[in-house]
Amino acid sequence: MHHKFYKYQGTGNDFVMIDNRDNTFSKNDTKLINTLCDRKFGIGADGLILLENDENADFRMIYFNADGNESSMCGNGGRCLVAFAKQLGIIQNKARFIAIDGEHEATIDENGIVSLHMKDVDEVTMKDDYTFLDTGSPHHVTTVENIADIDVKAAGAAIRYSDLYGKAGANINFVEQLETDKFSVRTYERGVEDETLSCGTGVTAVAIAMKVTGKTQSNTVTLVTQGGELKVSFIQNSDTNFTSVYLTGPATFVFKGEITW
Ligand SMILES: N[C@@H](CCC[C@H](N)C(=O)O)C(=O)O
Repeated sequence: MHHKFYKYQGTGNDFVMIDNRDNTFSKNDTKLINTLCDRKFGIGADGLILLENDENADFRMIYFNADGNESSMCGNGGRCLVAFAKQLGIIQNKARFIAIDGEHEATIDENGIVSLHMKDVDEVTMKDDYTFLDTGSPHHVTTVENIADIDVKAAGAAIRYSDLYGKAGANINFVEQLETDKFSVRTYERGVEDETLSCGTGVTAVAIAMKVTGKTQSNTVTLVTQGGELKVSFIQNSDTNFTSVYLTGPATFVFKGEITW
């Protein structure tokens, strides 16, 4: 089999994109997806995303982590998929698509900045040493000092595999406040089982967690990741109810090629 692929990155969170509107990609082949994402034996990426047809929307997003397994929502991947849909000529400057967590709307400007409407949040668990919430994917948020010195892979894995999250696990975010409405974030992603340079659902969770815990008073928060800056804005309706949640930042085409398997 042959297939064209496109490589995209959103603040350093990188993805193999495949136009699967003809349904010819072997999406149940976990080993194939894992190998395509492998940085030594394949193209190299944090995840692989299929763009498929949907009867009631511009397209459908199917997301796989680098381990080859289909997973929950990917915010940076969703932003990159909007840029990919524009490159394919499916959309112009706005999109409506279906992902595993439901319908999403997005806009893309002439500089490739994508603003993605994320799912509403109505449950936030606050503990003494962490906050947990689901922004399309499950996120553990913990504040730290000297974030640059954290061994994110080791510390993240210890929490991800702890009894707290059981077999399903969670993504683990470490946060340090930089200004009243600006935070530095480093994320351990399940399914990649390592630190990624940025995580869209992760920074969304961090922004909301920082608002809920009173670290910021702002409804627009800047998140500095290892791969660049993202903005999250929202409307807070009650202590733990957030709507109109938007994740905004760059989504960039890197290269394209062809795979044979
Ligand atoms: N990088 C993503 C999150 C991808 C999903 C995550 N690894 C999981 O399985 O929960 C993002 O940008 O949101």
